[in-house]
Amino acid sequence: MSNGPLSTSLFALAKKYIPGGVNSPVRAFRNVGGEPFFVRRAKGCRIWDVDGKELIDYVGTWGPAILGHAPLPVIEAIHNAAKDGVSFGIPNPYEVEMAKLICEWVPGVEKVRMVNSGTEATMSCIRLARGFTGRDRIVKFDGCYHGHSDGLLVAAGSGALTHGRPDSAGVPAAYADLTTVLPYNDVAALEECFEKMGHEIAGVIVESYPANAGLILPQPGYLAKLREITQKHGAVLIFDEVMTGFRVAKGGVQELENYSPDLTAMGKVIGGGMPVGAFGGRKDIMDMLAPDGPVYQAGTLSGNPVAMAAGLAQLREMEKQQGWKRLDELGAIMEEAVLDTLKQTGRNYQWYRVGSMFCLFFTETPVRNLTDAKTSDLVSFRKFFHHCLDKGVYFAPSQFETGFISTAHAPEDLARTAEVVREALLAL
Ligand SMILES: Cc1ncc(COP(=O)(O)O)c(C=O)c1O
Ligand SMILES: N[C@H](C=O)CCC(=O)O
Repeated sequence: MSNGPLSTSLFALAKKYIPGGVNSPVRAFRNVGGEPFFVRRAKGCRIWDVDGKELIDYVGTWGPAILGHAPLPVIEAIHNAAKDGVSFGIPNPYEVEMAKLICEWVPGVEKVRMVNSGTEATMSCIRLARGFTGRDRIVKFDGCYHGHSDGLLVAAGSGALTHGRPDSAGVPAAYADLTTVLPYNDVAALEECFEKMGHEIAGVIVESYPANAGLILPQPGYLAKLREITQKHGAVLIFDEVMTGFRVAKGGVQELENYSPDLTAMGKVIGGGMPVGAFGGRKDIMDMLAPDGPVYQAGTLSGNPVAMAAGLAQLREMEKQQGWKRLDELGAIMEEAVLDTLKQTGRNYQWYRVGSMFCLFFTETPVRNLTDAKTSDLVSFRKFFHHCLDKGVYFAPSQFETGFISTAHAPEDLARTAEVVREALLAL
């Protein structure tokens, strides 16, 4: 799509003052070509760009907008909280309510601390795992993205993968060397790694359902194996539920799959669109944190009252609406339409979905890990993306991201989307 004049001039100005013109690389459209559009307004499942173009949105601010954009209960909660002050730097009642809710909803969390982003949440889990075990080595999986802290920007997914920089410059080799990368869904590789260096491993961090290289689901028994092997070797198992937490189920993947990790990183949905993150887990590990224990972690704006009020309103509204059931129904409607379209268009592309999260890989190879995901035909994806955008449907501007449905997507929106997807596939 060629953008309207306002987006075009804003991007020209942005590039002058902001590196690459964006505040997060995934927004730059580099992988699909063209330029990002600028958003004026978003409501429900729709966004409007500054030139007045209307789009059905499946990015949902990269996950947080589970009720759609600007849901009334969240907006009212933000107004009400802000009237009493936007930050105190002293404990406030909202953060206690949020902590209690998280501990009640997420099976593996007995105590929790709030932070301001998913990056801070995973970074703090790693420090805590190291402090608790007295070991240094971390294991992560190829294509999993855990934010942009140094030791986790190794073989990373999301924008790092999209832009061909899975290992970032600026990370000291001595530090990156403490991160061991394994292929996801490969039990033999996991066993070999623990056999060789189990005594050195502080923790294993995994996106509970990897969703930053497209959406990849665990093979039966894989999460059980992770739980068993970490327990056996005294390593801390960290589920990164920044994306899946409170989205695939009230209690995240750990509720769906019935495996509790030792620590959980959270974010996105719990902030109702405000900047937020959280990490929590076993009481004995969490009690290692300052001021009770020796592992330091802090934040000027952590537990911010406006962010807490927004997140609480969003979570309560989801519970009131039985939102997770609705999202699964909407996801099933979309799935049926896409599978039907693939059949009609003779494409054997790989479709994966869990509840409201989905990905269509432009490959005929089943996707179980990053190597499989990389067999995707990126040229066709790029054409598909732009066709959909032209016709008013916005998917993430990269094959290596996941789509999100919100409770504000009506069946008619999904039907219109299916029509556009069919046209786009036929036009390839
Ligand atoms: C699974 C996962 N972990 C961590 C992060 C980092 O979160 P944030 O962008 O809020 O720092 C993200 C998203 O960016 C994510 O998808
Ligand atoms: N895939 C990322 C998070 O889930 C995209 C968000 C970002 O990095 O801006």
